[in-house]
Amino acid sequence: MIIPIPITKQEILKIYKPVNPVTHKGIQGHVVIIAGSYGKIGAAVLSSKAALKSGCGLVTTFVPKCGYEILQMAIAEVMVVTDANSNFITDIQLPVIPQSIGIGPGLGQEQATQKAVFKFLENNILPLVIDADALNILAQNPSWLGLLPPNSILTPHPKELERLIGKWQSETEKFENTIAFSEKYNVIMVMKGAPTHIVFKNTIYQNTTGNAALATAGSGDVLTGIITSLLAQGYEPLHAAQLGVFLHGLTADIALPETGYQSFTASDIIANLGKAFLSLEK
Ligand SMILES: NC(=O)C1=CN([C@@H]2O[C@H](COP(=O)(O)OP(=O)(O)OC[C@H]3O[C@@H](n4cnc5c(N)ncnc54)[C@H](OP(=O)(O)O)[C@@H]3O)[C@@H](O)[C@H]2O)[C@@H](O)CC1
Ligand SMILES: Nc1ncnc2c1ncn2[C@@H]1O[C@H](COP(=O)(O)OP(=O)(O)O)[C@@H](O)[C@H]1O
Ligand SMILES: [Mg+2]
Repeated sequence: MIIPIPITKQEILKIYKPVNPVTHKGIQGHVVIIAGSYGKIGAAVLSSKAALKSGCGLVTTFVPKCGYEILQMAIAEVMVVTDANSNFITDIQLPVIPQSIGIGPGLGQEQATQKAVFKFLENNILPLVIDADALNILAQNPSWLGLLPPNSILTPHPKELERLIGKWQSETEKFENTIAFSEKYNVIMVMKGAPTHIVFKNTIYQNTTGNAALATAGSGDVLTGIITSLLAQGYEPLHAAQLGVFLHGLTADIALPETGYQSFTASDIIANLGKAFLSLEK
């Protein structure tokens, strides 16, 4: 069994880049979030807001038509582009060229959405974060994994991981199979859990922040937004994944004395991102 390397504050401070005083929104990075379906537009809202609150300059969110007003009303700062279809995504046409794309939260797995994901992957060369239903769609169509740009970041929870790599008999086997998967497809695996591990080539990193307050709807959707935002700001993919999971967990550690485990929600992750970033400035 390979011993994981802890993702500590000391390591994170080596990665963290303070914001340049003369930057502007045009160079802070443009994120595209492709997410949502009828009843799960909240996932697109959470990812998009988390991206904005993690330092990128612009966010454009691509949703089915039913998400248009919800997003425009929920987040004034986000630009919204819609699919031709009402309740789920069928054809991903982006009017902008962003620095990174997060795809999957709340997407659903309709046949037309699967085809749209295939067409998107066939043409895409931009850095990607792949989560939730985009992972489930890849698990159903493993030959499409070859279309991912090198060092794409995949963020499965344990069930999504199992759909991708198959069942495991032991923790050792889980890590061995995840390393083999990461090497085969040249991707970074963020194995979400308690704690979260990151697998990059044959190295395993273990996050040191976070607590059970994160066991709440939408907390993974928020992580997708955070990591996609860091990627857009020029962090290399492994660093975006490491800093992303560290900050995400830190918000729960910061909020816990006020919210307790029970009343912490995914929105509290977003609300505490500022304090998490500030703790890196000290
Ligand atoms: N507001 C919105 O719009 C929201 C929208 N959302 C969107 O919904 C879609 C479906 O996503 P999903 O993750 O809920 O469903 P799914 O992939 O079947 O996994 C569930 C099963 O996985 C397991 N499992 C999960 N975590 C585990 C762990 N830590 N440790 C161990 N097991 C774990 C567990 O399996 P069990 O243990 O029950 O066998 C559980 O039953 C997706 O698009 C997502 O983005 C959500 O984000 C919510 C907010
Ligand atoms: N007990 C726990 N301790 C630490 N982190 C947790 C715990 N439970 C869940 N998390 C974190 O919360 C997030 C859950 O992601 P996910 O299952 O995709 O949620 P959702 O799909 O509802 O957004 C992951 O980042 C995971 O590591
Ligand atoms: Mg999820």
